[in-house]
Amino acid sequence: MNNNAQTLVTELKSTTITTNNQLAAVRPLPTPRQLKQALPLSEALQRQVDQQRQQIRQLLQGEDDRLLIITGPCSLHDPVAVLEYGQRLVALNEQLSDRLLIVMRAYVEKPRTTTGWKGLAYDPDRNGAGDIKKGLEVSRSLLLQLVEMGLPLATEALNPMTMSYLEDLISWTAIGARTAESQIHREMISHLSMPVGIKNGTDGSVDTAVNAMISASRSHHCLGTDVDGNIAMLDTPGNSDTHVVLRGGRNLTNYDDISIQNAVAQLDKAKTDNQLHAKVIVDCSHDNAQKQHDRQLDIALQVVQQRIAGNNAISGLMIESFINMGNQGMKGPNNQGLDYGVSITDPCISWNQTEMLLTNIHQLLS
Ligand SMILES: O=C[C@H](O)[C@H](O)COP(=O)(O)O
Ligand SMILES: C=C(OP(=O)(O)O)C(=O)O
Repeated sequence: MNNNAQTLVTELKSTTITTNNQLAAVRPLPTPRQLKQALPLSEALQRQVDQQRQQIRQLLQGEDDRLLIITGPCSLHDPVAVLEYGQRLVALNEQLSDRLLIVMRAYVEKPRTTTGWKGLAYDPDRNGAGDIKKGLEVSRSLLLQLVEMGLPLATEALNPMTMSYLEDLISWTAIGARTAESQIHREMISHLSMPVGIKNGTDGSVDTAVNAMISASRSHHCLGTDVDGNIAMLDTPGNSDTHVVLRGGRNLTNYDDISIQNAVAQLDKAKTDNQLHAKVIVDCSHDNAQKQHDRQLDIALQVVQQRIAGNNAISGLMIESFINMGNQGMKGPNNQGLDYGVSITDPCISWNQTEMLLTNIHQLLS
């Protein structure tokens, strides 16, 4: 053995091998390419998604004066109820699409404050088994069916790897309050092909979102995976089609006119050195609604009044809405014991409330 090899052996022997925190199981997944091939998006539907992304970009650029409405359940759990909601939204959109650009919330990943159900992609049977393979299949299949109905879809990009299985189906992406400060998420936004809304931080900080917009607008060299699941070096193009989503913060709301004007002023300042849209959308739920779903109705109408009064930086609203109002605790697998069309995460307004609210907003904007 030569000296170099001897040194290496000595170093290896002295390395402490950590044996705790070992993985309980490593289960293989199909690659993004394999799942996309099994559940393909046709060329016609790819064109549809491209057009829908472009419509949202034009709205952010001020070339389309409609109001963006992102509405749907807090999380997708029961495909039957989700498809029913989607059908109702398609019908409503036919009446309102001249003034509203309606996008359906289709969230399959949930960020948790501590623990809890992490969404359809992670635990489709809601039994803690964490069958992510099934979760990704069920999620892609469900999103595909919604796209086939003609709906533009919104989701939260939580894990960049999950996104690589689903991104082709999505027209608008959110970066959540818990991850807006993460460099990995900013790198991811910089190579996503759709407009991205970035939430203010959970403490209410708008800076977090503005900094994320600046970072994501630039090109990055970062680690990622290719479509075959290989770890790769990525050189990203940068994404300037981003905007702030105001969602309130711990013990504070930020949908009033002063808060919105302050956020827009921050964006205007950042815009001088960066190519950014000084546009905001208001999340009527989360800390703005303090987990009281009915508050969303009043918040939405107040924000629309601000826009009518001349604040054109307000580009849209996010609403948590499902078939029936409120939310419910988790019960057994396969929806047994669960009330139909009721959220199992944050509380939502009902379909009837949603229909009335969007019809009112449409009238106010006509
Ligand atoms: O949107 C949903 C929730 O607000 C988010 O996932 C955090 O939920 P939690 O605080 O119940 O974990
Ligand atoms: C988790 C969400 O929002 P936030 O990041 O604002 O808490 C959400 O919109 O589902």
